[in-house]
Amino acid sequence: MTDAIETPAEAPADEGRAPLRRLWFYARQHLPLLITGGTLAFLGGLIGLVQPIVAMDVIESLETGESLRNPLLILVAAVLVGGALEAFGPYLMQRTGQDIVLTVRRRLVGSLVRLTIAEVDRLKPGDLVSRLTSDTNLLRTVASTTVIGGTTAVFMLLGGIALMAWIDLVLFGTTMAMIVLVSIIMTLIMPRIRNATTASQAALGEMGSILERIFSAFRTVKASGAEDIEIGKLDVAAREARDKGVMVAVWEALAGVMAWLPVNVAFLIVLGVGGARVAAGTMTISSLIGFLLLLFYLMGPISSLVAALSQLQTGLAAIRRVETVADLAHEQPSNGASISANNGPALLSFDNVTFGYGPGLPQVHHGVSFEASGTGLTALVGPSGAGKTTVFSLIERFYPVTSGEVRVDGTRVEDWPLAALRGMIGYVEQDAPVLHGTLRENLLMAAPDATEAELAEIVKRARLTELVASLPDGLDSAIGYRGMTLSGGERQRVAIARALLRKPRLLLLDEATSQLDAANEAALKQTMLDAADRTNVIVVAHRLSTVTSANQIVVLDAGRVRAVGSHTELVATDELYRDLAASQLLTADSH
Ligand SMILES: Nc1ncnc2c1ncn2[C@@H]1O[C@H](COP(=O)(O)OP(=O)(O)OP(=O)(O)O)[C@@H](O)[C@H]1O
Repeated sequence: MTDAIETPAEAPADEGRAPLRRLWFYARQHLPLLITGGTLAFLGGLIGLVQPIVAMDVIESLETGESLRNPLLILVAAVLVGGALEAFGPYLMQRTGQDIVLTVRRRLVGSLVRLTIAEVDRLKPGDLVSRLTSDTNLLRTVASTTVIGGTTAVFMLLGGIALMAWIDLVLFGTTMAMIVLVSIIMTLIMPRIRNATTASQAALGEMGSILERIFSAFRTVKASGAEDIEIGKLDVAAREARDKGVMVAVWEALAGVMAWLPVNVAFLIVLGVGGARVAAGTMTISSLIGFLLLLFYLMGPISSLVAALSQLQTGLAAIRRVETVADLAHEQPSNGASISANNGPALLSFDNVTFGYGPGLPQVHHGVSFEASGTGLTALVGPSGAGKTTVFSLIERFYPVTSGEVRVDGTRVEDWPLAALRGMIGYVEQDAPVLHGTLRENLLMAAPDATEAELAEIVKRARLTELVASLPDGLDSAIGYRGMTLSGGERQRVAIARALLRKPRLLLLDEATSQLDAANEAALKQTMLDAADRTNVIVVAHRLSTVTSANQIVVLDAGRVRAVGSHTELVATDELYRDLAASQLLTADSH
């Protein structure tokens, strides 16, 4: 079982302490509620003890003929208060558990959405989702069982032990030996519960990853007839989750019996040794009976403590999976600089930029330099894999450059506050992702404050008027998972409209490589040229009609800029461009 973030096997054995601190960090924030809930549950139990005592009183009153009024009133009050406490205590604990889960989830959501693109490139989204849903859910009962159950049990245990020592030191020594034995066994069993839980949760995460993989390419899976293969993979992960879940149950059961057994052995030894001491006159019979009763009494807190420790292991396993997300690389929202931007077209420059996607991966840019300023269209062209889309990723600061500088308005992108930098850029990706939801939600995503009038204007400019009119609820129509109810060309125009609504000072457009019909093609081109009249538009061009309309063309080849010029100039001077124009660009422009 592989885990994108870490495998349980990779976790060092002594890693348990940091998760414990983190678990405590979350529980601590809700301590007053936890203590109140625990106290109420405890008082509820105490009132339960009052009832038989008062009931005995009632029976005695029946015999003596005394008035039943007072004991009956006490009994009724005890029932009411006891019932209220019994209900309210556990309710409060459950609520606190939910509050803790909410705190953890909020932190995790903030963490997930701010991960760097480089981290998400290597992670499995399905597994991340399971960390947010399934792992956090494991923490619901942990806090109340472990914190309240565990601490109450420790106090009861210490009290019982102190009383034992007071009654008889020899028997106390025997009992303590057994308690030490239980402790040693527990230190061996507990990490196994934790590891089995981690493995079980990792398997659940794997199921999430497989499902996410299937749904993200659902048509391909079906068209390839790969349903059975994928079901098989899901089945393996489901079995793994089940098997490891059963292992958790096995170790927990073992922990239970291993706590029970030594205490019972202690009972027999105490009976034997104590009996002999009573016979020898070194111990009174009442002390022996008291000691044996205490031993029985201790069974309760010991099994509570074992349950609390088992639950703690589950919580530690969950918190480790949750917290690894917090430990991943996150985007820094702002570098603190305050930059006053104007509203005109942004000035973009690349100066000797080198870049690779990561250690061990080949360099993609080997010193890219070019400039684009003012309104107009700059087309980036080059063979597949030349590094054109990567240019956009560096402008958006999705990845840091290795050396050289990417500047917007003369300021390095690293020095811009991230929100301000991205706020002035409209980015249309090649596959023009559209999210599940309504058309309106999709358009307003990047500009939630846009007015109805602005929305209507953009719909017109992006040539979406006909589409909106044809949808049953217009802009409020749902457009399916990843916009699957739209055509490729419509998705492109929705993505462009979304980017334009942001009133970008720099529009980055990664042209689709797929063929579009003539009407869509013309609509897209017109929208792009409209935008270029108002702002600085950079387009990764795959169509000849786009490059021939461009004010300047930058030819990228194997991570270097090999030529810059107009279509006519480049056809005359650059061999690669001539080839591209004659083959790839021309082919894509065959309409
Ligand atoms: N996220 C990534 N992680 C690692 N390598 C990547 C990543 N994205 C792209 N690459 C690699 O970087 C190189 C340049 O990719 P890029 O997408 O910039 O090329 P491109 O010129 O836009 O190609 P195309 O015209 O086919 O879209 C390619 O070799 C690609 O495999």
